[in-house]
Amino acid sequence: MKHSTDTPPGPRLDARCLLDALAGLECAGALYLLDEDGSVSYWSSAAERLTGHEAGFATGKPIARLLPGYSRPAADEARGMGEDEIRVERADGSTLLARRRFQPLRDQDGTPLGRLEVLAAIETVGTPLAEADVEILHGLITREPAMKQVFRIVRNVAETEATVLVRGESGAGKELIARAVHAESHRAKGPFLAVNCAALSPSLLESELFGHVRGAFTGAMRDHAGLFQRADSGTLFLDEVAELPLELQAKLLRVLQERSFVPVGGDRTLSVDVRIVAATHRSLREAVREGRFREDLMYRLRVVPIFLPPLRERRRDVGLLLWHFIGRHNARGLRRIVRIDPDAMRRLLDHAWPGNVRELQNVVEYAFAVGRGDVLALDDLPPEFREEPAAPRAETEHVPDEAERIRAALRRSGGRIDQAARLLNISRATLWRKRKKWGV
Ligand SMILES: Nc1ncnc2c1ncn2[C@@H]1O[C@H](COP(=O)(O)OP(=O)(O)OP(=O)(O)O)[C@@H](O)[C@H]1O
Repeated sequence: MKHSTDTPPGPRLDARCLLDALAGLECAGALYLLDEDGSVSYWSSAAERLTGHEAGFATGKPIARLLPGYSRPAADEARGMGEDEIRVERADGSTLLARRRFQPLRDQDGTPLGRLEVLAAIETVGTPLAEADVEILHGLITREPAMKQVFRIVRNVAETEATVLVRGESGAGKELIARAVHAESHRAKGPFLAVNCAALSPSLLESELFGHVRGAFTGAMRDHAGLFQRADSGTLFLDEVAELPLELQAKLLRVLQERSFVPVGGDRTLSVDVRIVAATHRSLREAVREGRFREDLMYRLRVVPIFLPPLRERRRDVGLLLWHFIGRHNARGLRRIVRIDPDAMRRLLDHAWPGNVRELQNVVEYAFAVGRGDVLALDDLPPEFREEPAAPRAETEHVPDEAERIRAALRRSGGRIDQAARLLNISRATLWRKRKKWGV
């Protein structure tokens, strides 16, 4: 075949094509390219498999953020070709010990352009559970600095008698925090009792909290000791305190101020020694503004406010908690998961987790119920992880949409409409309407 002289036949290969071919030849390792500033500019499929991060996600990210634990080759070595060992964290939170070969890249004038690196696994050092940066506090587990700060506050405040208000989304661990405050305090040997202020009618809640005397109302056949009395010398956890009816708020304020109250229908004041830990998923300040909550009570309750970050803002905890719950199920022996498929892991990391840790716990339970084998695969995840387009990345402050919230509530309630509506704080009829609207 004859070529025209003014358009010489150059190779029809572009740089990516070449890189893919080169990466394919690097069968013993995972190849990637970094810019001068350490951001990923090329990520091979072997790098995807080794680290669990897909190319689309990895490209453009600083490698040190993508792979926690990553360090640059030592300065003098980095000028030439070299080899060392690094320990980095994979997408599922497990730690990888790898041999790294590196080669600086320069243009024809010798200006540095970046670095080519190839990783070969020496071993996966197990799940994140054994890592040194994991902290555990009475059943709560984390490796995120924001949560560690919460743990510190819990330990410190537990030594005092201060009233604690925990703010956080549903399933984020508010009750566990309350239990931790109790367990760390000198009251640990006393009772820990909990009540959900949104779950009972005002009159039932009043007699549940403060008790009643015989004959206080129809059906009050005998004296009934309320939670305050039964929690004497211990801790009382008031969940969803923002829902406390106004008429009971005055009574609660009195207990907080005077440590005493009168049971329903009674005429005797009872004194108690109870520490209150309250929780709310929404702002008490807003409830005050709306006239639904007493301002004086808000100040009494939030002496020490603790803000529990939602799971989507603690990405490193996703892998950790996954392995934590997988470990519990593995111990039961029906299925033993030892690896998480990278595709499944990406969906899990992309998820906005409107139901927080409780939702993640349910996802693991689902995987153990429907899947088999030692790899947690995409097919083992609930349908919404497989069918829906991936939600936007959590880093960009994602607010879960309504359909997602409804799905999570239905999952949590095992499909029970009444319970799901309660979780969402809407009526049954509204839930039906919204399900129709969103096709849930
Ligand atoms: N950091 C954590 N480590 C381990 N388990 C956790 C953690 N956070 C929450 N959990 C688990 O997640 C589930 C939900 O936690 P919890 O009941 O404390 O949440 P909550 O915020 O009180 O939820 P709600 O507002 O719906 O009552 C529990 O089974 C709890 O054991």
